[in-house]
Formats: sequence, C-alpha cells, structure tokens
Amino acid sequence: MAVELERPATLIDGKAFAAELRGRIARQVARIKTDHGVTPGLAVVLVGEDPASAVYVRSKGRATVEVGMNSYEHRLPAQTSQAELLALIARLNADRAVNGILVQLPLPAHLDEAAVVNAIAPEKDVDGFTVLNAGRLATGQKAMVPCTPLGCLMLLRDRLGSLSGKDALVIGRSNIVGKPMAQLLLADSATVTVAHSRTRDLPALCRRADIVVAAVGRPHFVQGDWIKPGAVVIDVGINRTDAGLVGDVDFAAARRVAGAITPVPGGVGPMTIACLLANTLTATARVNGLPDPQGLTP
Ligand SMILES: Nc1nc(=O)c2c([nH]1)NC[C@@H]1CN(c3ccc(C(=O)N[C@@H](CCC(=O)O)C(=O)O)cc3)C=[N+]21
Repeated sequence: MAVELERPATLIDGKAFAAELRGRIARQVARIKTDHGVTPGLAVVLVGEDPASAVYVRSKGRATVEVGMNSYEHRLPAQTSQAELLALIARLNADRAVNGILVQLPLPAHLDEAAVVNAIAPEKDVDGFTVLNAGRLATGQKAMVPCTPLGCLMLLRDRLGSLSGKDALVIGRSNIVGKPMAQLLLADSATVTVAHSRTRDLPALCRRADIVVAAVGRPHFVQGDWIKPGAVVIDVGINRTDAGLVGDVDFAAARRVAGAITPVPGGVGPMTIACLLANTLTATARVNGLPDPQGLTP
C-alpha cells in the first residue's frame, strides 16, 4: 500500500521549459548571425520510411528553422548501402555550412549502426553518440552530451537545485539514455544506481531513490507504490499503445506519491529536441572559436 500525500505531485512542464530554452537559443543564434555572420546548420539523415521516425525528423526540422538555424534533411531509401551512407556522412563532415549531424536511429538492420555513428566528426556529433564524446563525458572532459539525458538533467537541476548526495536510480542501461544519464548524475555528485532487466528487487531499490529516471521502453512499468514519497520522477518512455502515447511510469499512481513528475507527452520529449538545438549552437560556437553559449550545456 503506497503512502499517499495530501497533494498530488507537481507536474514538471517539459514543454514549457523547452519552449523557454528554444527562445534563449533563438536569441543567441540571432546574435552570432549579426556579430559573426554565422548561421548554425543542422543536418538530419533519415534512412528508410519508418513513419514514427519521419514524424520526429519533421518536428526536428521545424524546430531548427524556428530558432533561425538552417536545416538540411537527407532522406535515403531503406536499401541504402553502408558505403553510400558513409559517403554522405563524409560529405557532411566536410561541409562548412553543417555544424551538427544527426543520423536518426534505429537504422535498417543491414547497416552497421556503430560504424555509421562513429564516422560522424566528433565536433559535429550533436547526439553525443560517438565513442569519443561518450569517453569524454565518462572522464569529465568537455563533450557533446546526448540530448535526452541532457534534457533530463536540466529538469532535475531546475527542480532540485543541487543534486549532490541525492540517491538517483536510473532504470535502463542503453548507450543513448541510461549510461550517459548515469554519468551526468555522477558528475553532479548524486549517488547513482543503474538498474536493468537482471536487477533483483527493483521495487526496493526504487523506494530508496530521491530521483528516478525511467528509460526501459515498457509502458507503465514503474509502479506507484515503488516511488518514495516526495521523489522526483523523470519518465523517458515514449510508448505507443491503444490508449495513446504513454510513458514507462504508471503516471496516475506515481503522481499521488512523487514530489514532482514529468508527464508523457509534454515532459522529456520536447526537451530532447531543444537540447539538440542547444548542442548545435554549442558546436557552431566551438568551430568558430567563440565562447560556449551561456546557460545551455552543462
Ligand atoms: N539519432 C537520434 N537522435 C534522437 O534524439 C532520436 C533518434 N535518433 N531516434 C528516435 C528518438 C526519439 N526521439 C524523440 C524526440 C522528441 C520526442 C517528442 O517531442 N515527443 C513529444 C510527443 C510527440 C508525439 O506525440 O509523438 C512529447 O513527448 O511530448 C519524442 C522522441 C528522438 N530520438
């Protein structure tokens, strides 16, 4: 039986936070345009016709143009060869108008995802997925940080201020979310546990956590009675079900116990796109020898 608070959790409005962040990015883009004659450019590569991926790519393109950046979309057929894709990436690496490169994942099964991602020039790797950027993050060096965990970190800092000494539980160990999320929390001096499919007694671990980041990809996986009263719950899940888009957390139950919680949609998703733009602006500043944009990246 869950301990229930009098009031339901504060809703963490990722959509509003992301809109505010995009506004700050737009102002900084306008400034580097007038002061330095530079317009940031983001190239997005989509291989195949997955409809969900096509929707994401379209909304990324729209958001890119809205902050005043150039958007370059490359749609390739599903049967594109590894060599053809690598040739496109080599062209984008060499293109001075392109400051950021994102290859939409997952790629069709015949392509070598790791080889493709690692062909991206590290300074244009706005997803932070190359081995070099992952290693830099893990060793405390200046890195491009993966957008989804970066967005989660921003929401957590906004809610909690310092994360120092907090017990944080990351559920999921992917290279895209779980592992970089754990690194970011550790860098902010949280005590970090990473849980996964082989973890024993996940409910008990969860009940100790001041911070829960759920990135498992299973609808309503995290139960309300696993949540410590007052905890901050960040739901990374984007699951399409018959009941619509739902997260990895049983939101209705968890919000009665948590201190604050992100909804799905309107939580982490919009932050991911805003952080992609933030990383593109940072990449543009670095390649032009300008100071890093303020208040965007950690
Ligand atoms: N190289 C690469 N980088 C990515 O960042 C990447 C990727 N591949 N592949 C696919 C995932 C997924 N992803 C999302 C971004 C925004 C929302 C988002 O804005 N979601 C809205 C709802 C949108 C809807 O209704 O479908 C929300 O949560 O409020 C969701 C998911 C980025 N991804």
